[in-house]
Amino acid sequence: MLALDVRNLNKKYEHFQLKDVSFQVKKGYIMGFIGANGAGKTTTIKSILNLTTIDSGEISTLGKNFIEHELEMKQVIGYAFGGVNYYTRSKIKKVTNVIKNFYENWEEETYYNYLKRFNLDENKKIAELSEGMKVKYNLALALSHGSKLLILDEPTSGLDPVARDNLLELFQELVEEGEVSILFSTHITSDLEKCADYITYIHNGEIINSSEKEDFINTYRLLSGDDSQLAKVKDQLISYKQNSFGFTGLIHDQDFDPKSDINSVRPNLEEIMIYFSKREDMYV
Ligand SMILES: Nc1ncnc2c1ncn2[C@@H]1O[C@H](COP(=O)(O)OP(=O)(O)OP(=O)(O)O)[C@@H](O)[C@H]1O
Repeated sequence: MLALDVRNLNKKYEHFQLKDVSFQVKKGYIMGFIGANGAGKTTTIKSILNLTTIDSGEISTLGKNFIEHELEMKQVIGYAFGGVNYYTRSKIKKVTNVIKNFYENWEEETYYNYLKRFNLDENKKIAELSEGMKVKYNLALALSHGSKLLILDEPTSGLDPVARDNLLELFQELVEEGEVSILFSTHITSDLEKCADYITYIHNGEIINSSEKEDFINTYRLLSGDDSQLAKVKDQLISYKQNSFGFTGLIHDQDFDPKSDINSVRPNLEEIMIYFSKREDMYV
């Protein structure tokens, strides 16, 4: 079953548009949603959750059309955009007492376990929390009402490396049983290398690739060589950089001749993003 099915989503702002965005998240897996600043990650996530109107497209969550079953779906979807930034003069305790009333399946014990795990003191006021603590508090709320699908926008930004690593471990624990699925956006690609099963890459409002992580990386090759070798592959490269030693460039695996004498390695996610961004700089 699909936990999330986004089909042909279109949404236009004055200077930006999502163009036919489609991707799927399988039940029980972690999908990393990557893209540079302004690529359209937050707009896609807001569109999925009907927090902004879309021009066209269809969104299904946990097998049901989201808009037709919005209230029911919001009970079983945990979502978080960065940290909590409301009721800032109230204590955590008070804010939770308001929020938990929205959820039929609020799990008090789970919630207290997360407060403990995240080292959050419920007597602290929201305004007294660091940015990372606000993110953790938001996650504690999202995780405490029996969510089957977590949609998290940049959940790791603002967290220190240790807290990030702990959170990634928690994500893996959550999907282990196969009941919970996670979509999380980030531009910290190393987080995804650690824990995502699938990757969806958005660039300028368009999905460039959405596939299982290994397949995603295997779609590309990073080449390096001298100027005469560059001349042979230049037209096939997604983009390239030149320096005094020669060039490095990204190519689709299918466009690369494995018998060629050009040195080739598997790129990492960051390199893939960098060379796609460079493509615009080269051809505008
Ligand atoms: N309400 C809005 N009205 C007009 N344009 C908007 C609006 N919200 C976002 N945009 C534009 O849409 C584009 C995509 O923004 P979005 O926030 O979806 O990107 P993102 O991938 O989440 O970026 P980041 O990693 O920086 O958070 C940007 O150019 C932004 O300026």
